[in-house]
Amino acid sequence: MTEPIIALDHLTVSFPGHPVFSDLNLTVNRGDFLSILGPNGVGKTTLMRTILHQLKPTSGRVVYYPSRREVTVGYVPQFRNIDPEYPLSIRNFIELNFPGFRLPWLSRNERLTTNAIIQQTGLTQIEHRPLGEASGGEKQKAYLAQALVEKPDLLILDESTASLDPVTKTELLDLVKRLNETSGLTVLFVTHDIPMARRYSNRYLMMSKGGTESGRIQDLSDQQVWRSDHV
Ligand SMILES: Nc1ncnc2c1ncn2[C@@H]1O[C@H](COP(=O)(O)OP(=O)(O)OP(=O)(O)O)[C@@H](O)[C@H]1O
Repeated sequence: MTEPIIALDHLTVSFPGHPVFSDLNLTVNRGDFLSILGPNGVGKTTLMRTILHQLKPTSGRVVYYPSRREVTVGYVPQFRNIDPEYPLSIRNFIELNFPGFRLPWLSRNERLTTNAIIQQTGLTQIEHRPLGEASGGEKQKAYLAQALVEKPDLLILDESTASLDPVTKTELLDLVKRLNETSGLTVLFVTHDIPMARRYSNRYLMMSKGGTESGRIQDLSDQQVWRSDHV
């Protein structure tokens, strides 16, 4: 049975003198793996920020079911440079997301959860390395691990795999897909990688200057992809 987790209801966002998207309507169901596609600057990150309630829409709204407080959202950003001197270890960085985090007083359960996530994300060998010294792909894994600590119902991957090599990208998306299939995690996957979108998601939202289109991923045509880049 399909059960909604969020709905975009006549959603419009404009910056002063600059409309980004308008009258966007979409319902995302629990367990969906939705790819958000479209050329640079079309408004994908703006949409994610609006969904996260970091940006107030110009009109319309984002509705959470049953309510915003009852949906835990994890966010994995695009690769960002981290100060090479950043002192926290990868393990401690992941643990930061426990509510009320206070080293060294994590509970036994919190430690076990961290152990499991470190293993799932393939970080066991380097968990004690300072995050600042980790490679780009290792940092992305650490961000994903940190987002998983809160056991999110909804996970937003905002071009989080863009800077990864094909093997690491596949490892991370395989893990997310496993969580999607086994625990019903809902995923919003912002990407320019059409083959990966086709491989992992069940639905798409294609944003373009000409408007937005959505549907089942198997119905996304090469012409639509081409058109979105050329409108
Ligand atoms: N705070 C802001 N103030 C004004 N304009 C902004 C702001 N944030 C984003 N924009 C503009 O809104 C548009 C959409 O930006 P956004 O980052 O959402 O695009 P995107 O689809 O995620 O792009 P990319 O694929 O390059 O990451 C761009 O033209 C951007 O310059």
